[in-house]
Amino acid sequence: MATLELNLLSNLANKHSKPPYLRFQYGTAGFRTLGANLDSVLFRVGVLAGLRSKKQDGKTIGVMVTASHNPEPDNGVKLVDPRGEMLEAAWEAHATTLSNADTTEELLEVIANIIQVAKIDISKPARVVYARDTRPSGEALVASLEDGLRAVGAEARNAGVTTTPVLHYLVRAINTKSTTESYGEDSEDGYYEKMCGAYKKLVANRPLPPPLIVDCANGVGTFAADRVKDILGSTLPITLVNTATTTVGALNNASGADFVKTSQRLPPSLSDTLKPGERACSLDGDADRLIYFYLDESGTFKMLDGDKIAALVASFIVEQVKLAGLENKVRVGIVQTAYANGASTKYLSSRLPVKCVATGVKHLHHAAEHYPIGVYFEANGHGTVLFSPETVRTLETHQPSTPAQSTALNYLINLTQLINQTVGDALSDMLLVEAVLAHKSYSAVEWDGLYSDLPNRLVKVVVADRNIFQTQDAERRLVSPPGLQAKIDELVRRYDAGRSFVRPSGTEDVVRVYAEAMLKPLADELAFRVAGLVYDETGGDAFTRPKEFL
Ligand SMILES: CC(=O)N[C@H]1[C@@H](OP(=O)(O)O)O[C@H](CO)[C@@H](O)[C@@H]1O
Ligand SMILES: [Mg+2]
Repeated sequence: MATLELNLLSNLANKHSKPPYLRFQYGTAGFRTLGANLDSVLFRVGVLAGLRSKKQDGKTIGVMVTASHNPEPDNGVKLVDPRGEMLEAAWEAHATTLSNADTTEELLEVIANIIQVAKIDISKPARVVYARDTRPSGEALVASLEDGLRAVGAEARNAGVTTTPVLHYLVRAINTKSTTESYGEDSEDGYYEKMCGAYKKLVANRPLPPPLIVDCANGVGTFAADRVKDILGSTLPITLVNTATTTVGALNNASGADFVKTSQRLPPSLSDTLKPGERACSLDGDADRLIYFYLDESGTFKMLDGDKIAALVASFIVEQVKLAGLENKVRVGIVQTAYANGASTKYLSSRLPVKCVATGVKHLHHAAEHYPIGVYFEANGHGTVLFSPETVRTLETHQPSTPAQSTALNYLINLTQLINQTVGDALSDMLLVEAVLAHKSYSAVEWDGLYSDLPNRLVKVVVADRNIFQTQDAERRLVSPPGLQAKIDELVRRYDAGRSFVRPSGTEDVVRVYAEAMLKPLADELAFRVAGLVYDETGGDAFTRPKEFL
């Protein structure tokens, strides 16, 4: 460890000792737990980010401090790799080991081991950019992170309080600065100007849309949405709601994309103001998820989730690819998870190749990279569109033979500028949806009419050990506990359009049960029957059995 200052490292590590009774795990969403328990984790993530950067020859690594849609007292942290993508899987294991070293001595050993195993040349420079959301615990956690960065001698850039997708963008922009692959100016303003500039070009000469209501979940998305609103001015009239970023307890409370998707209802703050037919959308606590919704003529709540966004966007892109004369060169594909509504899968797969992968953005992202244009969305509103480097080259060099081809080609090029290709961004996705609605002259009602969702229900089951649940076929079937899948199949057969699957959550200590069926009460019934099966099969005790389980 020649160029690491071991004294500095251990002195700083002593300031951030690990609570002995806690175990941590770097999961789908990085580390995530009560903010009050994360001091040692943040320090160590600082060290790890520095090592990761050294491993990448001094390329800038990102660190985002957020717990997204979780309750306000929670916090979390995740690392971002040089191209703006999620941390490489092998390093997730290093992160977990590092976070669980009980003493400073053990921590130094683990660090030495990572350096050896990952073959890190520690004489290389380390560069890290970091940001946090609006959580009250964020400031202190960033200070712990900064100590970790100092301990490993990393050159650090504080991107302040901003959204997760901005941080991902910054990482890619910094690492491609002054290269032929430049991703844009490496500043928050640079990002919004790029995105809004592309939006303006896409909707030029289109009629002004009616105002859009944006629920900011009382989180950091408020600042991002405000910026977009300012830049776009009259091009897109926006009304922001749930913007109380400094009110204690307000973050994600009865607001935001997760609330809307999970409870399948309006944020209560909108119940007196939203008029039938008006379209509104909700961001989550770190503004990387987006759900649209509206009230139909009878005042019934209707949700336009990630699946509906994928359907809308993919059909527009396919149309433009054809109009540009590129249908034989540029294929469009879709990536979903098992949580995609069955009706969306049916609608999309009759038109395009559709791949189902395991839950978690990194799985979707990687699968989408295999298509020339890959559209991926989780049903909960997290997603984006990826244009392969070859597709980008094709768009740049293609010679259109008619004015119509040229127009479509320009739309596609502007889409590559509008869409965040490092990770899904609620704001970028929102402008994408708005651009497509403007082109198609669709209201929310017409968009919703692409297909009708099958009624569905998601239920959590608390079990003694969720690790006994093992799945296959992109998490759609259980292989363990043995025999349980056959019982689920037997139940599902009794329901018209029935589908149900069970998987362990990667972010919470629960097992999730999803079910859909032709009618809502039947989807609920199927979900609660399967939940009951899971509970009983795993030795759940009769006294604490939730009463809704059948
Ligand atoms: C059903 C569901 O919405 N699951 C979410 C949730 O994962 P679980 O592994 O189901 O806890 O959190 C992930 C990270 O934010 C997100 O990618 C995923 O879609
Ligand atoms: Mg989020």
